[in-house]
Amino acid sequence: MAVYEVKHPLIQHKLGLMRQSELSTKQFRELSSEVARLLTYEATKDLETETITVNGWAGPVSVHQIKGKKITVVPILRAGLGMMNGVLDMIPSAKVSVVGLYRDEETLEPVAYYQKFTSGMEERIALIIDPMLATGGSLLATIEMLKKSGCRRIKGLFLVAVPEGIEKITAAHPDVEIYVASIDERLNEQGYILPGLGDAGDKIFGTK
Ligand SMILES: O=P(O)(O)OC[C@H]1O[C@H](OP(=O)(O)OP(=O)(O)O)[C@H](O)[C@@H]1O
Ligand SMILES: O=c1cc[nH]c(=O)[nH]1
Ligand SMILES: [Mg+2]
Repeated sequence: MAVYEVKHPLIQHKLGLMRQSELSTKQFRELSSEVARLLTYEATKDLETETITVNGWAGPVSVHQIKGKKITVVPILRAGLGMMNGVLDMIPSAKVSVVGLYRDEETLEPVAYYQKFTSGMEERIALIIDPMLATGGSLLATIEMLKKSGCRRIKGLFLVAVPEGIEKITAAHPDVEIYVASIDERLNEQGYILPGLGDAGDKIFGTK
């Protein structure tokens, strides 16, 4: 499985700002979107293009356009919505397929409560978005839902991950690509990433 920790200075700077405890909901939301935009740029670098001819100002001109498979963005509710505007800024025509999952606070197991996929999943590249990849349970459940729907090409975009979550996905789904702004150190006893960002859903939605 390909795991890309995207160490671009803009990403590192923005993620550094996100780690500050005093951020407002507005600031955290804006930074989530901005980092998501940059991760999307990186995660789409291998999309195939084809050459077409258009009418330019001085006559016909050859240009590139993205070929074939279309993209569906897959936010994992709730916190994944915090990255969606950034991704859609870059891929405005992408269809959105939503997965609703929350992590049981005691068992840390994902609990599924919603699924609504767009049509033609077999033909699409799925870009899963979620700020946190912790135990990996939520991502694993999402990948299984996507594969069941026929989706064959899956990438995941995360702000922060930990090695044990990444390893869980690597072992089960070596074909899935992961793009992450930072691979952090470890999980604490409650399953939160250290140093991490805290509870990303609460920060994006302003809940406690
Ligand atoms: O890798 P895991 O151990 O599964 O943890 C990661 C999940 O936990 C968070 O969601 P949460 O359950 O807090 O739901 P929320 O987005 O509704 O707040 C996060 O946004 C991921 O979806
Ligand atoms: O650190 C973590 C882990 C899971 N979910 C979060 O919101 N934060
Ligand atoms: Mg949460």
